[in-house]
Amino acid sequence: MSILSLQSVSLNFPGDRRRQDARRVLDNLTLHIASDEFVTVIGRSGSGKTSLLNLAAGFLAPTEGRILVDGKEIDGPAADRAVVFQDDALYPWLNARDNIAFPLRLHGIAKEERRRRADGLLAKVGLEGAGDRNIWELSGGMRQRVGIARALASDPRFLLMDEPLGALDALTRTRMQQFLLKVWAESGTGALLITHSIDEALLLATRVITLTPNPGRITADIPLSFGKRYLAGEPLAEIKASTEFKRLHDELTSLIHDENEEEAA
Ligand SMILES: Nc1ncnc2c1ncn2[C@@H]1O[C@H](COP(=O)(O)OP(=O)(O)OP(=O)(O)O)[C@@H](O)[C@H]1O
Repeated sequence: MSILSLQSVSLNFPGDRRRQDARRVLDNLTLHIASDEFVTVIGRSGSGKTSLLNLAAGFLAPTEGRILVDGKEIDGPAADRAVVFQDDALYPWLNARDNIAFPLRLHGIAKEERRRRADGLLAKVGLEGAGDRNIWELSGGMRQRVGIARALASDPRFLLMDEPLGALDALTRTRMQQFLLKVWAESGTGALLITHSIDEALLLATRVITLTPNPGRITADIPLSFGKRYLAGEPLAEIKASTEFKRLHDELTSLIHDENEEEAA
């Protein structure tokens, strides 16, 4: 079991150079994510969700506070934290298999072994047989699967995902949610997922976190079990119609759409 920890983390972005002020985007965030958790983050646009993910990935350094993996402070991006973006960011000049094998190449793994592992990952994401296909021949959902397989190739402890399903149509998105849950359950990799969809945040997570802006602060941290029920085969419609789901949906809606805040923003 691994733990990704943000301890009293704040982030400022430089403001107007003439006024020499700085803008506080995240304020005093403390968050611990274990590698058996699926944590979703929701919040209004500008509440700092992507900044939070960029900090966890090591793309940004905190202004204050510390970020640790298993007690060791991170000093930038590393293979233990893989990132998946909304834009799949695949290499169009490589086929599906070679996209997945790319990080393995960086790790100095021999060609045959790379191919074997990439084919295993293709099977894991339900794309066996698609290894030779060009990226532009794949649908949006398939491309995101290749992106997730590529992220899993370096055997990360945490999968950090910024709206990975945001560009997909509703039906594909629902299928991909189920797929993501399965991959997470089978891989033993901790997940941190940013989403604008309250339904998605509730369905996938073992914990949902809400961020409110100006500056971004954690306002709720709620344990959930809808994903487990979904994985166990309970129909989606039944889960969404349950009193508990509706109650939490309303609670999260009011948390992230605070009228007073809307005026202040
Ligand atoms: N590089 C940067 N320099 C200055 N300000 C930035 C920078 N990146 C983000 N910001 C500001 O920080 C705040 C938080 O941005 P962030 O992208 O983290 O929010 P978000 O919740 O992910 O938003 P969205 O839901 O729209 O993607 C915003 O006000 C944004 O304008």
